[in-house]
Amino acid sequence: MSRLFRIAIDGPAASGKSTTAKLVARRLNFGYIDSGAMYRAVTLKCLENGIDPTQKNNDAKVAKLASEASIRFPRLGSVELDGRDVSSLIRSSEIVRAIAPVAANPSVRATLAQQQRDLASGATESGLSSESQPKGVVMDGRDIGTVILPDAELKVYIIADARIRAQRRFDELMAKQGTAPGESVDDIARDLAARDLADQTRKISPLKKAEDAVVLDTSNCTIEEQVDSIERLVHSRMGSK
Ligand SMILES: Nc1ncnc2c1ncn2[C@@H]1O[C@H](COP(=O)(O)OP(=O)(O)O)[C@@H](O)[C@H]1O
Ligand SMILES: Nc1ccn([C@H]2C[C@H](O)[C@@H](COP(=O)(O)OP(=O)(O)O)O2)c(=O)n1
Repeated sequence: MSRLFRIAIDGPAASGKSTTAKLVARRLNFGYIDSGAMYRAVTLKCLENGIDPTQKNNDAKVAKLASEASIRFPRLGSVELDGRDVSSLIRSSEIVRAIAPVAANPSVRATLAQQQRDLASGATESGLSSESQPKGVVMDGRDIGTVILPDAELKVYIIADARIRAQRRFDELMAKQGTAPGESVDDIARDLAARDLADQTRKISPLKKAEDAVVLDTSNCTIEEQVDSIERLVHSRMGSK
């Protein structure tokens, strides 16, 4: 089997990674692996089993649940935990509040890193969301270009102004719920800032730009423009291989 073309997309919360990654995958018929969804799914599994990851003495229990979790991406943008579709459940604010210690747990990271590399190499074919055998994969997260796929064919680091990111998340919640969310744009901005800080300062696999990543600032871009930029980069790198 020839090696897949791997696109690593990293960046802070709500910068546009998953929206862009999903659309790039659809256009190029690549698989899409949402690594953040894997951390969210493990957090959900903990909460559903009565284990609060924010309690320090629960680290070993969190690691055990992560090792027992079966996480799959059966279709583009959908996530299954232990055979059940959890695509919506993992987006709640309860998950966001409990996720930092899950993401900072070295055993959890080791478990998910192995699964992410297997998915990106095509070793776990059922996990890829592209319909026919894909030529490549897009994976987004925080440490994809730096730790998970350090030799990815293309690395993109997506950023956007903090206020714009908070407004976009607010609009997204409003569209989903059909009414203004319980949180204001300011509340969301605070949550994003706290999560970025936790992601950038944790000891293991912190969020940072890989030296060879292309920076894409989406503050003043349309979604279409973001996707076009990445598609152009893929074509130029595929052509020059
Ligand atoms: N260029 C853009 N213009 C407007 N909204 C955008 C743009 N890029 C992304 N969004 C919206 O911003 C929100 C956050 O994007 P998302 O892809 O979920 O970010 P991330 O995966 O980085 O957390 C989503 O509602 C998405 O539709
Ligand atoms: N590769 C990754 C992906 C996500 N994480 C952690 C850190 C993030 O705050 C959470 C949630 O990630 P996700 O990409 O779903 O979050 P946002 O869509 O940006 O709100 O998971 C991580 O530590 N490493």
